[in-house]
Amino acid sequence: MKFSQRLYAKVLPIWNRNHTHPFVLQMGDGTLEKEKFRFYMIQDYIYLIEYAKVFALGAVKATDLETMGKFAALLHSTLNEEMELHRQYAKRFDISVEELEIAKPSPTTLAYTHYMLHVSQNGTLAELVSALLPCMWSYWEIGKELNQRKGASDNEFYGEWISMYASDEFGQLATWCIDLIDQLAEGKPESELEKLEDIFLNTTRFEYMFWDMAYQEAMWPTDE
Ligand SMILES: Cc1ncc(C[n+]2csc(CCO)c2C)c(N)n1
Repeated sequence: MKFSQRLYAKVLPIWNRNHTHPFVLQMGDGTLEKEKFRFYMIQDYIYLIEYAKVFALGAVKATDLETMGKFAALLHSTLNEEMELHRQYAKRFDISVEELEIAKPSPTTLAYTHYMLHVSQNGTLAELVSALLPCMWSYWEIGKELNQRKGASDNEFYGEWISMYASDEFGQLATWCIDLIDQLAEGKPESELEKLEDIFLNTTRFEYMFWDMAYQEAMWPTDE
């Protein structure tokens, strides 16, 4: 069994919960309140800035030029394609550039990004890839699932989001990451594989928490 199949089996119950989370379901049928999506977009913009740094660290830790180039390309596409979609969405949802720039991370955004950066800075390349993979893989799964629902990808608000993550282009990125973890896991002792599995499980949990945080619009418990 490929290591990625073992990871998939480990987190499948959480991924099933992602697919039935009200935030995801309501994006699919177009009933999601705009205010909730607005909250998500702002937090996700902060998330992407930190996530892009994980790709930069991937380029630092890569041991061959091809992998290094791929991480550099991913860094570029996050800053210029994925964040561009967010900037376009922000305009449509009346979020000013200033609002995006001064936004502060929620507890979940802060915990998730700090955990990913901690693993990426202190761990091996395999650990870094285990931390970033749920982000790519779970979004691809959600994109494909929502794209099958009638009319979902034509929705005037959430359609572009769905089309982007369901696209073949995005699928190729996710597949590249899945193949990379399989390569990096090859020949590793069971103790190291368990560590990779734990990291993958933790960022999978954070992905679920991110949907929940957005649905609840959960910020810090006090205003100070
Ligand atoms: C919380 C959260 N998790 C995953 C993604 C998806 N995503 C973030 S960076 C990246 C790689 C390619 O740019 C992908 C797929 C997101 N936007 N927000």
